[in-house]
Amino acid sequence: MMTKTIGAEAALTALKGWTKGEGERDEIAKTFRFDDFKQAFAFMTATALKAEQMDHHPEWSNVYNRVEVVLTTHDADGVTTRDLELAGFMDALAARLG
Ligand SMILES: C[C@H](O)[C@H](O)[C@H]1CNC2=NC(N)=NC(=O)C2=N1
Repeated sequence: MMTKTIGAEAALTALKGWTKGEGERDEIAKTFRFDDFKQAFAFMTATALKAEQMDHHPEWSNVYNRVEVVLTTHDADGVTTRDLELAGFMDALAARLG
């Protein structure tokens, strides 16, 4: 699918629970909370496989049951449809795991 730069504001209108990232860049962010570390890591494992498939990777950190995620497209210096796709995947996966 052709990647289109849409910007964080537009992406946020199509997503639930995401916010503009706190960094200087055009980015979106979300903190996912799970029951325990195993669920959080299962979420990261499945997302990692999707990221590899898409060749589009999150910037993220994990503390126990929490996964903090920032999405932006480095090659486009901003939020693109690839970030929207990966965010949607993560939301659907978290809902299934939750
Ligand atoms: C060489 C490799 O295809 C590129 O660096 C890919 C890898 N993953 C990526 N992930 C993200 N978030 N943005 C990119 O621009 C990007 N580019």
